[in-house]
Amino acid sequence: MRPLVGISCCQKPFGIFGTPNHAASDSYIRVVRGPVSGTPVLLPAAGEDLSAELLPHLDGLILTGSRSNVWPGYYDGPAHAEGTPEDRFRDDTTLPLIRAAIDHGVPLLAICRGMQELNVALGGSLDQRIQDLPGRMDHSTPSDQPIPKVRTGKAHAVRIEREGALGAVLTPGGRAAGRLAVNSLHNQGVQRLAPRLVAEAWAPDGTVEAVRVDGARGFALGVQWHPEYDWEHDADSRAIFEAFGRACAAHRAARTADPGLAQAAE
Ligand SMILES: N[C@@H](CCC(=O)NCCCC(=O)O)C(=O)O
Repeated sequence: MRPLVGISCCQKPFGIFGTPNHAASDSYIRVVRGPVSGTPVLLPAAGEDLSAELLPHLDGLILTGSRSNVWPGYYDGPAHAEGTPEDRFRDDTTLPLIRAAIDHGVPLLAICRGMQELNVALGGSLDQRIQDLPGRMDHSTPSDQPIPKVRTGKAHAVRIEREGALGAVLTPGGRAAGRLAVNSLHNQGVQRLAPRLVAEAWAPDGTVEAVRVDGARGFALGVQWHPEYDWEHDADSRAIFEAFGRACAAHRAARTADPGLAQAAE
């Protein structure tokens, strides 16, 4: 049996009546079926803490990217500018889920918004428009490029801490180089790093681009870029998901060998 990998959904209005739906990009389904070698399980943006009900049955957790942004009230930040998309239902579900997954050693891979959620869940804060800050780059989705190029194209390099948890899962070439070329589709970023997080990659303007959870029992990484868009062509993107998949498989083996482990997560 493949490991069950939870994928966070966003709550989005669909259809002519704009009724709420729960959605995640097909990119996450495909990467879980591919290099992660798992079974994807969509986790609804239910607006409540479902961790006790979900975690005993999950072997990994992917916090997905999204155009929406973490509610500033969760990090005592200023209200968003008018029109900035938010998704409180998602925040109210993912923030406690992240903390519980870390506490119970469920492997966790946080991507873009997901890394921002990880930082806020553990007590950090966010800058809301990096491009408006002095000396900082514009990390947002370029409007002058076709979407496929934006997602699989490379926007800038990131410097990697070779001896860190991310460096350990990259290809030998990626680790030796100590740098990766990545895509970039975000306005927000780490302002105050959460106490338990350790930065492991940086953009040329100092923006934190990857973090690990210090002292985590299992795989617990966040990346600000989107490796799920180019893993079929990019060996280092694929290596991240393969390492996450190995961690999920190990968690499943332990969970199924010791049912008590599952109960402990309740
Ligand atoms: N909204 C946040 C997080 C950005 C993010 O997750 N981008 C993914 C966009 C998904 C897509 O358009 O394909 C921010 O702006 O920092």
